[in-house]
Amino acid sequence: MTTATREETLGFQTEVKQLLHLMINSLYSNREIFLRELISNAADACDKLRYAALDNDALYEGDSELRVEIEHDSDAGTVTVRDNGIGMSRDDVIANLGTIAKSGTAEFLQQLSGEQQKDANLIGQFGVGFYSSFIVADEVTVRTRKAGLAAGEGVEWRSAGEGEFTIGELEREAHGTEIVLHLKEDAKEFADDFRLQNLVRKYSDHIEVPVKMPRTETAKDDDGNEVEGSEVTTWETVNEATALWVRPKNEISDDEYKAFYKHVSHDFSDPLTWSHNKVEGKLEYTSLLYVPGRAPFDLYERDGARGVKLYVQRVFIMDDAEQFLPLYLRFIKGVLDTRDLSLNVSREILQQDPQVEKIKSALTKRSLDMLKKLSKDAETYQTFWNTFGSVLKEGPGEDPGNRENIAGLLRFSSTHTDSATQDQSLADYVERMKEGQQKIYYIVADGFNAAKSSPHLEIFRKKGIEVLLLSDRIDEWLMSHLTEFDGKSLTDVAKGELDLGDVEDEEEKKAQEETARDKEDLVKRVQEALGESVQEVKVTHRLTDSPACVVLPEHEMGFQMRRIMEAAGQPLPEVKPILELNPGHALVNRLENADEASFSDLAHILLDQAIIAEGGHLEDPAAYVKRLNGVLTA
Ligand SMILES: Nc1ncnc2c1ncn2[C@@H]1O[C@H](COP(=O)(O)OP(=O)(O)OP(=O)(O)O)[C@@H](O)[C@H]1O
Repeated sequence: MTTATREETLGFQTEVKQLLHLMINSLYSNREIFLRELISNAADACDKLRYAALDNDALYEGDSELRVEIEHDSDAGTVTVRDNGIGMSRDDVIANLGTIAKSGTAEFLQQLSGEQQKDANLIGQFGVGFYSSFIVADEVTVRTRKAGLAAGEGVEWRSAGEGEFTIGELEREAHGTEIVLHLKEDAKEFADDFRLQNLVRKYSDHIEVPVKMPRTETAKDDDGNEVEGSEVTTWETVNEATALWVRPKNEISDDEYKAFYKHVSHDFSDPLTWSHNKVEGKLEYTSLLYVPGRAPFDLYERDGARGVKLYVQRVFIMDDAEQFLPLYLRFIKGVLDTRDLSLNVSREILQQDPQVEKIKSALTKRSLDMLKKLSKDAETYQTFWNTFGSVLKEGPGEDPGNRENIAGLLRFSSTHTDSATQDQSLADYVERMKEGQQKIYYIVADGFNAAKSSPHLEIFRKKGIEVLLLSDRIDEWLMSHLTEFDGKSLTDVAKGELDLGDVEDEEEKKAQEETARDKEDLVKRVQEALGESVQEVKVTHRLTDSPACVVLPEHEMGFQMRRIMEAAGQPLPEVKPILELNPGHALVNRLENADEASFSDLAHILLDQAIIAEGGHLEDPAAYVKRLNGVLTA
């Protein structure tokens, strides 16, 4: 075998070193996945060559039968995975096998704790790819040459996975990549025909590229003895080698769907569900979409990988084609194979092609249908919701055309259960609405407990009217786009006039008006005492237990959104709250009878308390404490 020349030793990027160390420890019980990862990469490399050769079939260099080969040598304790795909140049090798280019990697690595099970899960989310070789090997050799480069531009890369790698030049006739794993003592079991074949079938049946293994036959003489020198080796295809999505649905088992998901997504765990569709007619495409069981580590990274694997007439075109699904469905993984695009389509062309918009809208509908179906299984849907719910909440804002469909998929906490688990649908709410109730009520606060204990809920609890309890960062934004469901408007109980519709009868309304007239003087005095701090003072009938609450005008940005914007450095014009007083409360009575000296202090205390109950921050907390202490010691 040719040996490498002009060798050079380089260090791994720090992140790679950390990942290798943690991965080797935590993935020990999953170690067979190394083969899946290497075959996956080899098959991708074949796909890439087929794509590149569309424009230039000289790249095949006379060898257009793309394949992956797996061999072992049990004496030497090695397993070799070889492909005749695109191969790598020296620069490619250094970039791909020495660094990790995913954004958010450093943050991700910080989350790893050294606890085996927990880390295995996290690393699974991250995807380990080529580096998983080091779970079973104490030395890995990669020989590769990029298709189209001269034979002298081959590269050999070697590493023991301990901080550095050696890279040298190699004369290599064949394009493509060969990876030789020198198995660790306790991983020698993998240098076995039967074991390897089983693993290939388990993980790589659905890959279109054939995965071949050698079979050697020796002629026998009349006495049954092997004839020396008569060995003939044939390469047998071990996997099914047809693209899974091309096969008829009823011939594909759940296990095959799951295995294919792992290939497409680089996830270790099973998907929650999938939807496989062949469409003919105006649009012609096959899609196989999956809902993962857990979130990828970069779900909230701006440039995190998302989108489907795109094929045009079975030819792989690109990974992560994000143009076919809206952002709020970025957790969906899968494959799209279409006849409606040309083979030389690029990311730029995708952005302008009108067919893409049509397919996107079809795939969006399919994804939403898939989620609707999933929602029939409450337990699995809850897993989905807990993992991706806050992403789906971006939907009504991003995709007004599907607003009602998305709204049907949303789940909330509510006073119906008073539990932090978001498991109540809007349809459930509507079904439980009281006679005469016309609106769907909700409250937004910084945290679940703040929402649940908000004074604004007092009247609702008293009358048995359900209120949705919202406390995710995105909730107020969501509600600003979701104004209606099933013909009923959604109303923030902490904004504008309280209108309980026909749940309140005429008598109650009259009594309220009377109280308001009775307290006109008090309201005026409080308004004067608080001056610029409030927009208005009113008598309220929202409250039963609390003395006061603050309310915002109906179209004003809510407190939660204001706090988020301000925290993000976005200055907002000041908005003054409306203070509402509970005329039946002892403190309000005390205020009414207070002398001039303590009236102002008490009024301020009521306002400040109402702000605190809302989860708000006081501008001058010390002044509040001083006033309160003054009243307590009086
Ligand atoms: N057999 C191969 N032929 C050509 N390029 C390869 C091969 N194996 C790996 N590579 C290159 O190395 C890169 C890194 O591989 P690695 O398996 O670490 O990550 P990945 O496959 O990109 O992503 P993931 O972490 O999701 O598996 C690949 O993206 C590819 O460019």
